[in-house]
Amino acid sequence: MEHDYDYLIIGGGMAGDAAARAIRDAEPAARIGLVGAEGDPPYKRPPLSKGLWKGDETPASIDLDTAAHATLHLGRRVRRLDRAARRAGDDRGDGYRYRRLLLATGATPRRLPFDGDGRVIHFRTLADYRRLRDQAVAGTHVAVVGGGFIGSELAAALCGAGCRVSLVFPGASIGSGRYPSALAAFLDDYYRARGVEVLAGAKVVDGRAGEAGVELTLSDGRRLPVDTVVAGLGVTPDLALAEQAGLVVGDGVEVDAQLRTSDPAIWAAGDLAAFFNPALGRRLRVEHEDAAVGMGAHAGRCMAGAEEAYATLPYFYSDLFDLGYEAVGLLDARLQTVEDWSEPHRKGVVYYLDAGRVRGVLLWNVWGQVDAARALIAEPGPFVADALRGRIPHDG
Ligand SMILES: NC(=O)c1ccc[n+]([C@@H]2O[C@H](COP(=O)([O-])OP(=O)(O)OC[C@H]3O[C@@H](n4cnc5c(N)ncnc54)[C@H](O)[C@@H]3O)[C@@H](O)[C@H]2O)c1
Repeated sequence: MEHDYDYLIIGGGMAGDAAARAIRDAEPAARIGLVGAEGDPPYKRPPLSKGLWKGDETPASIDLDTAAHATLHLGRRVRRLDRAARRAGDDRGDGYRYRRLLLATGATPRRLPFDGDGRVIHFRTLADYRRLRDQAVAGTHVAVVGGGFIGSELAAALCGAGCRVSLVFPGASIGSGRYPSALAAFLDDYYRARGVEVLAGAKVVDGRAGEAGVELTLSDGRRLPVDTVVAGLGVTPDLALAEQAGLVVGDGVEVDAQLRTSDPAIWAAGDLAAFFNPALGRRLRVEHEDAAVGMGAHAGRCMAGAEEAYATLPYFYSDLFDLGYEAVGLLDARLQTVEDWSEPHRKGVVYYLDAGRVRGVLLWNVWGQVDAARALIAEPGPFVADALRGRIPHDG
């Protein structure tokens, strides 16, 4: 079947949804189509590793109701893009003509080199959440592989669901690489005190399914028999379509300030788009909800004729048991860090500096200071490390 749209959105994540809304606002009569690979309509992704486990959200409450703004074509992957004909073709033989196109295909989880007879869940989607929820009943022993965002959030969530949790990752500590080392070490202790077996410094290299579950082999030779395995090993941007279509691609699909790709009829937003951030002075690809929603909406407005420049700094947040934080800019522990604790590792601010400029701010159980952090990163400096302490108050 052939479809004809003014605006075609490829990708059914939060960026795609936000773009559909923005286009609908700007052009109420527009014909908008959205093709998504998942069977579920677009939904809020953060609750998959947070609110759905605490009962703050349900699968129904995270639905974004995108169908109110666009015609949805779900469970389909666009495989071919013919830029000259302005036509996309999906894996079920349908074709979509467009006037303007948004690429919002996101990213794909990295995979372990085995699948334990289909028992390993590489966690990314609502379908993955449903599978894990079915398997991770109270008392189940779950191996959580990866100590980044998904690993740290899911380990806490699964503990809350009454599971026995072993958290395995190659780094020195949970979130090392992002947090200063003392904070990362504090987190290891925090997780251990709540019953999580923290297995730092080890990769998972093999896994064999048995009758009862999966036996993992770690890089240090240890064996870990568990009932279920869930992995968060990072993601790689989904660039195949952009590459096939001959768009300019580096670390991601390269876009200009209006989020337009090297083809003037095609925009890109979300995990796969590499944009230049003026405050940080570099091209970035950001894999967080705030960027997906903000860039999706921005691209939608620009597709409908706006000429605004996208200059938003990365923002993200996380919940780890009863700890929580917000962060702005670059959280890279290789930068110089300045720690300012009012209560060590419970409440404080960490500043990340590079050549006298603030590049990132971690607001650890400090709320209401995101705008102050953004303003600080926009200041040219130079900053002296000690002068930063107290710069952002700990109580809003
Ligand atoms: N709060 C948030 O903003 C949030 C929450 C969840 C997910 N996300 C996003 O989802 C994406 C995926 O998250 P993620 O946690 O998978 O990525 P991540 O990059 O945060 O963490 C990847 C982890 O996997 C580990 N790892 C890699 N290979 C391994 C192996 N063989 N064995 C054991 N560990 C291994 C790494 O050392 C690291 O600890 C990211 O883009 C992230 O930004 C964000």
